[in-house]
Amino acid sequence: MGLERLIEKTPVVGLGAENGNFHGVRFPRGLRLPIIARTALSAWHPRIRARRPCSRSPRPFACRAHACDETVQSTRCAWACARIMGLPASTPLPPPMLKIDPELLNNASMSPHRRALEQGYRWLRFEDGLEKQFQAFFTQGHLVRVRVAAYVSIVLFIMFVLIDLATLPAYVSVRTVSIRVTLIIPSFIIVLLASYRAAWRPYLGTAVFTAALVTGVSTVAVIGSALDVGYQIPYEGILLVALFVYLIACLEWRRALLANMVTLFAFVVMEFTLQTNAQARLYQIIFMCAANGVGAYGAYFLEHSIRTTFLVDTLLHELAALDGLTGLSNRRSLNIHLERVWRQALRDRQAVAIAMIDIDYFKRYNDRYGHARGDAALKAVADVIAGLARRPLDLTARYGGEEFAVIWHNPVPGELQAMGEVLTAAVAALHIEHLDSDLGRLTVSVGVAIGLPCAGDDAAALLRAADEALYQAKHQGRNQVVVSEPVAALV
Ligand SMILES: Nc1nc2c(ncn2[C@@H]2O[C@H](COP(=O)(O)OP(=O)(O)OP(=O)(O)O)[C@@H](O)[C@H]2O)c(=O)[nH]1
Repeated sequence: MGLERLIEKTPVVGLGAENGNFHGVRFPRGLRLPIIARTALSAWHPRIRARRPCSRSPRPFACRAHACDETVQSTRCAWACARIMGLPASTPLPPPMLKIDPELLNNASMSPHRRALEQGYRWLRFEDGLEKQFQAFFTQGHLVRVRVAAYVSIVLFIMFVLIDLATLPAYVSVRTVSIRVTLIIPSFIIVLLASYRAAWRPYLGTAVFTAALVTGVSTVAVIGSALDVGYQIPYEGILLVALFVYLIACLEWRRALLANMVTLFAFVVMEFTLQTNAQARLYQIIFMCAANGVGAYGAYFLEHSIRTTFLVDTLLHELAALDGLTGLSNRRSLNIHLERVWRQALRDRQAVAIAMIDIDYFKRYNDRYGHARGDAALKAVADVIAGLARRPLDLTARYGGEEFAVIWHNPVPGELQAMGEVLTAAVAALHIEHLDSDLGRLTVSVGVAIGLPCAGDDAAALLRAADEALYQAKHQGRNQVVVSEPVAALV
């Protein structure tokens, strides 16, 4: 079949289709074409060239391709087609090489992590808050590798010093050795110190960057200082330094690129100033540029994968620990956290309190207003409850259905009733209409239990006590707080 016929036979499904097809053109199933060919076909398609508006999306290329099983390619293609056809491309470029399971994205709540995965990070940069988190993840994750790289560098440069002393004439080695000993080796010692001292840790990235810069420029100085006295020493060391900085030093790509570009610039200047052999100069500069190209390419993909791992890791953690509707912790996380807080409180001889919260007459609410509004009400109540956890060891969770729980670590026993009442008042103040409830609006009942953990006790007794208090609050007429008797010795 000729190309024209193939193009004619491929049906148009609308620009920016959201229905699982390739943007612009539905390609025959199983037809595997490189992205460039798909882009070209999409752009050539007569009906696309006629700029027919999409039947589903009011703006061509405006839709997200999250439902598409070719998310990455199709969005990229939409972008490329838009460029070819002079249309605005409203879909940002997604990550260029790693395909993320759409299931994972669809199930995760909308967060900066999910947004970054959907929109991509071609320039290896996230939005501000997320970038900070990533930096912490990157530094922590590479601590051991940075240390190993620093140790290896120190050993290597001591070895180079010995080789210089053994093989170079004294008038050359005095220059090369002094550069290596006074500049390069100390810069790696500083990296080692920064990796070991907690107070210096925030500056570890800067220390590695400085060491990379110092090593690169100093190595150029080593070669130049030898050339200056008419002695040609192997220049391959500078290639090794470039690749080391890109791939082993655990530097972010941008910083590695910057350090190497400065080094490359210094190298080119040195070659034009001191190298008298024009052919050697040409080869050395070409090899240096090639090493930078290879290193920068490898380092880019390495960092891109690390960024993807960071995002996917966080999303998976979120999916396992959080409730999808409300964003509060799920019951599993609550149980794990309760055990932890209980052990901590046992060690510190401090109290733990649990509040169980249940929306009143929620079945009737669902029956009257529908499940969708029920979900929205659950979310609104959850947002109020989320404000109840103020200390690091406090936790708010969706216990199940329309029931929530709060863990308070070391609360003041006399304030529990008031804390519960603040919550009931805040939910009532949401003014969510509930005509089948006594107050005409949505309310909650709260049961609170407090206990001082004793050896042999378990946290389940506290949960049961809070549940009984909640039952009592319901029994007494709802929209109220009942604080139970302390489970063990009261604080
Ligand atoms: N919309 C929505 N409803 C839910 C969800 N989970 C549980 N429910 C509903 O919550 C209701 C709970 O009803 P019940 O346990 O009978 O309690 P209730 O009607 O609140 O009555 P009381 O607790 O005695 O005041 C049920 O109708 C469930 O279908 C959810 O995720 N979304």
